[in-house]
Formats: sequence, structure tokens, C-alpha cells
Amino acid sequence: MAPNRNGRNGRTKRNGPPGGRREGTERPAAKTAAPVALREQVVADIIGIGHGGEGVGRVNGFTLFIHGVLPGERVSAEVTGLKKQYGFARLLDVLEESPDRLEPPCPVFDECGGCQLQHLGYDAQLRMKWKMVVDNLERIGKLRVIGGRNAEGTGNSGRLQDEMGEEQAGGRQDDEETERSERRQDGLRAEQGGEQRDAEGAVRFEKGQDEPGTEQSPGILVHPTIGMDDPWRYRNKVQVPIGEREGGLVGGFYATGSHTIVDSDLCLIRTEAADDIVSAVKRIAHELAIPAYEEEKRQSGLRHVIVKTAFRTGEIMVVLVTDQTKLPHVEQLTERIVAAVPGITSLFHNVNPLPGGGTVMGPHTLVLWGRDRIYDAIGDVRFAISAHSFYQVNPVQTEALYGKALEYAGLTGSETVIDAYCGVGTISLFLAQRAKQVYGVEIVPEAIEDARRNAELNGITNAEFEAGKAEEVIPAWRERGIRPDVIVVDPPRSGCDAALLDTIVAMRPERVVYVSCNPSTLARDLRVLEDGGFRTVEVQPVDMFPHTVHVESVCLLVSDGTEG
Ligand SMILES: C[S@@+](CC[C@H](N)C(=O)[O-])C[C@H]1O[C@@H](n2cnc3c(N)ncnc32)[C@H](O)[C@@H]1O
Repeated sequence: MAPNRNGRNGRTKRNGPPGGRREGTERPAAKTAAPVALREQVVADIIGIGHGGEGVGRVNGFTLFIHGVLPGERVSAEVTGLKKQYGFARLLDVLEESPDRLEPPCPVFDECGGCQLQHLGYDAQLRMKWKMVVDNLERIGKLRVIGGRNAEGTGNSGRLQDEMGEEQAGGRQDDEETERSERRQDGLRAEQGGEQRDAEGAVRFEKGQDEPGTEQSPGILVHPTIGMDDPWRYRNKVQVPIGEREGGLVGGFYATGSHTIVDSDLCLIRTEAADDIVSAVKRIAHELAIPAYEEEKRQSGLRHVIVKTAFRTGEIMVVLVTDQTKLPHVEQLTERIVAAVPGITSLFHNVNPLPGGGTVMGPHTLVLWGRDRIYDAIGDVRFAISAHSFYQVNPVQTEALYGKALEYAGLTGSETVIDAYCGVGTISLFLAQRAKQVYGVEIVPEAIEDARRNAELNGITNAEFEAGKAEEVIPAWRERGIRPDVIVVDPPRSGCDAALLDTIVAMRPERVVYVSCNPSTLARDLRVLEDGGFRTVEVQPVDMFPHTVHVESVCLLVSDGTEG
């Protein structure tokens, strides 16, 4: 019997990958000098984890990417694809199991693309994320991490990277390119040596290294990843695609790398209320003969169910997304959903006529029942959340992240702060309580409207917001004579625009606080700022998305005191 993604024959069910995992995908053979052949069964030692959660295996020095395996394991696998310097294999059996391996609690973990790491113990996940951050700082940022490993052992990785990829780690990329580049770099991170923390998780200082901040060698302190006490049911927002199978409606995350819905009424990273709501909507829509949207069949209907829950106030918003303005049986549908969802505050209908799965929501939204927004709070700041508002998905960890950003900003009440990439003003408003003046810039005009409304809601008058590109608006502010003491950046995965980094260097604030959801672009940008006269002092990884491979970091840089 073929093992499942948990690596254990038959212990959890495998429904076969509809749209499937990469391990099962046949890949065309490339001209190769590989010491393995296509379809060969090999024994691989797993030395790391890639950004998609797949294991990085070694067979006679050759790298194979294998899903469902963990560092430290020895596995047998079948080679399914070969490139010049690396390949892909499908797990057959785990021969030597990692002590961190767990039975994933989710019944559809094996097929679902929502989580990648449920088979890895939570403490080990946090250590792995810490290591991802350290590896990137050292390898891409060429930064000296105290307690992290030095750059030896990366030579091999560098060679692999060159042969794997067109993009270099240091290159500037858009989000999609960043994803591709990360895929190619996976082997690199994983090849780097062992853990650098002691049993308590504290950063260990290696012989010959100095403690942080000493005159001889100020290195970067990378703190242990801040994890959750209870890393389940943490998402306050889910967008569940709806489909049709054998006459019934199905809903769940997509399978990895596909648009095949993995139907499930239980998802351990969303709230129990969201579980109940998605099940209720599927049932009620089916009873009313409302079909799911099926693009290939040109069938109109329900596309997505979105559930947003305000953890602090308990308010709940439900959005039904369809492709057409007319929602069949709208009155009965509304009545039944409102009756079935205890605590519901708002029910919306959103129309997204665009084909393809690129965007979930369309521009037009109608209130079917209740208020047009729900309210939540982060720290002392209240936020109004509309159907379209962006809002952080893990509110518990957001408090930890913003708390650290506030600490790194070192505000006393007299500072001018710029918040680049400010979204709906969450960080800006958090900081405004302790600063003289905050300026926020964000590319999405609707988010800026939300930011202004949120400032008003909280009676905050020392925060000003402008819609536009950070790399264009901030230089204009400079022209206007705005001199920030602190600049906070929280860019998308592709990192900061080069022109913005140049402006930061020229403006030379005392401190830069960099919030990042992508350690490789963080490391690239830190190198630019270091070369421009800033010193990276410390980095705090925060686990915003337990059981996935994502890691957020907040980082403090200080000016070295020279002119920009
Ligand atoms: C990671 S989010 C951060 C949002 C916000 N700081 C928060 O914590 O909620 C990145 C934000 O940058 C915005 N963005 C992307 N490119 C931008 C640019 N060139 N200039 C300004 N904002 C941009 C996105 O719309 C998004 O809101």
C-alpha cells in the first residue's frame, strides 16, 4: 500500500490526489548526470524542509524534493522527475522516523492544500521557522547572526541555486517570481547545519562569537519564534470555494497546486463557528436548489462563502459570493441562514462575474441582513471591518507582532513616524498612541478610506493617510520637509521597492522597523539598508500561521549615525 502524506501506510485515509500533490506528478526527464534514474526506488536522507513544506532529500549528494517527509528521516521514495541538478520523488515508506513526527489531527491533511506541517510537532515547527529566518539572513543578507550558523556549508547550496534557477536570491521580483525563486532556493536553506538553540529555545552563542551589541562584533540577535499557546482555530477569516459533486454542494480548501476542492466540514485552523456556517450554507443552498458556480459548464451559482469573525467582540460576518446579481430564493436563503447562525451580525451578497479564480470578491456588495460592518480591536485600537477590508487573519499573533513593532519603534511621544504599506492603518493607529505624528501610505485607495475611518473611530487625530505607491509618496513627503524619526515598512511578499529603500537611506531615520512575511526578501532588503548605513540589531520571528510554512518577522535597524 502506498503511504499517505503522513508517511504511514494506511493510518490516515488517502483519497488519491484529485489534482494531487506534486510527489505523484510525473515530470519530464531532463538531460542529467544524476546518480538516480526516473522511476528508480531510492533511499533518501532528509536534510531540510522547502518553502512548500516538502522535504529536501539527499541521495549520493543529489537533491530530491519529497512531500510528507521530515528533516532527520530516512525514507524510500520513487523518483518521479529529474532536472539537471535536482529531482522530485514520491514517498514510499518512512524507514527512520523523526522524533518530531506526529499523526496529523485533520482528516483531510493528506489532500488539502491549507496546511503543510501538521505532521510536525508544534515546537519543531517554531524551530524550523526560526531556522528559515536565520538561513535567509546569513545566505541572502550576508548578515552575521549571533547564535546562528555562519556561512560555511552554503557553498554547495550556492552551486545548486545557480544551476536551479534563473532568478538570483538577491534579485528584485514580483510576488509570483518570488514564489518561484523560493521554490528553487529550498534546497539551500535545508542544507544548512543543525539547530542553534538550547533546550529552552534560547539562542545559543557559539564558541568565538560575541554576545549581541558588543563593540568587537555587533551581530544580529534572532529571537526564538513567538508561537501560540493554542495553535488551532486561529483564523478569523476564511474564504471557502464552493463546488458541486454528485448533486450536492462541496466546500473546502483547494488541493495543493490545483482548483480541486477538498470537501470538509471540519477545518482545525478556522473557528468552530466558521465550520458550522459553511456546512449550514451548503445545506441550505442545496435545499433551495441554488447551484454552485461551475466555470467549465457555464453554470451560474454560488462561488465562495466568506466568514469573518471578530475575536474580541464575537461579531460574525458572512458573505455569499455569486457570479450574477440575481441570487435565487434570496429571501428564504437569508431567513434560513440568519436562523441557522447564532450571533450573526451581517450577511452580504457579493457579485464576482470574472472568470478564473484570481480574485474571490467582485466590486459590488449588497447587505442582505444586519449591519454593513463588524467591529474588532487589536490592543486598545478598534477597527471597523467591512466586507472588502483587509484585516490581519490571526488576531492573537497580530497583537504579539505589533507589540514588538511598537517596542522596536522606541517611541516616547515626540517622534514623527512613517508607516509605509499601511493597509487599513492597523500599525499606524497602534503607533499613533505613542507618537507625535504618524503618516501612513498604501496603494489601495479603499484601504486608505478605512484607515481614515478607523482613526476617527478611535479619536486619533495625529495620523494622516495618503493613497499611492510608497516609493512615490514618501519621496514627495521628503520634498515637503517631513523628517521621520522612525520608518515602519510592512511590504507584500515581494519586499520593498528599490526606490523606497533608496529614500529610506536618504532620509536616514534613527530607526527602521521592518515587518516581513517573507524572510528571503527581508534578507535582501536588509543588505541594501546595511550598505546604506543602517545596522540590523535584532529580529523577532512570529508564527502567524501555525501548521503552514509561512513565517512573519519583525526587525529593528538603527542608523549608524552617518549622513544618508
Ligand atoms: C503585508 S500588507 C501590510 C498591511 C498592514 N501594514 C497591516 O498590518 O495590516 C502589505 C500592504 O502593502 C500594500 N502595497 C503593495 N504595494 C504597495 C506599494 N508599492 N506602495 C504602497 N502600498 C503597497 C498592499 O496593498 C497591502 O495592503
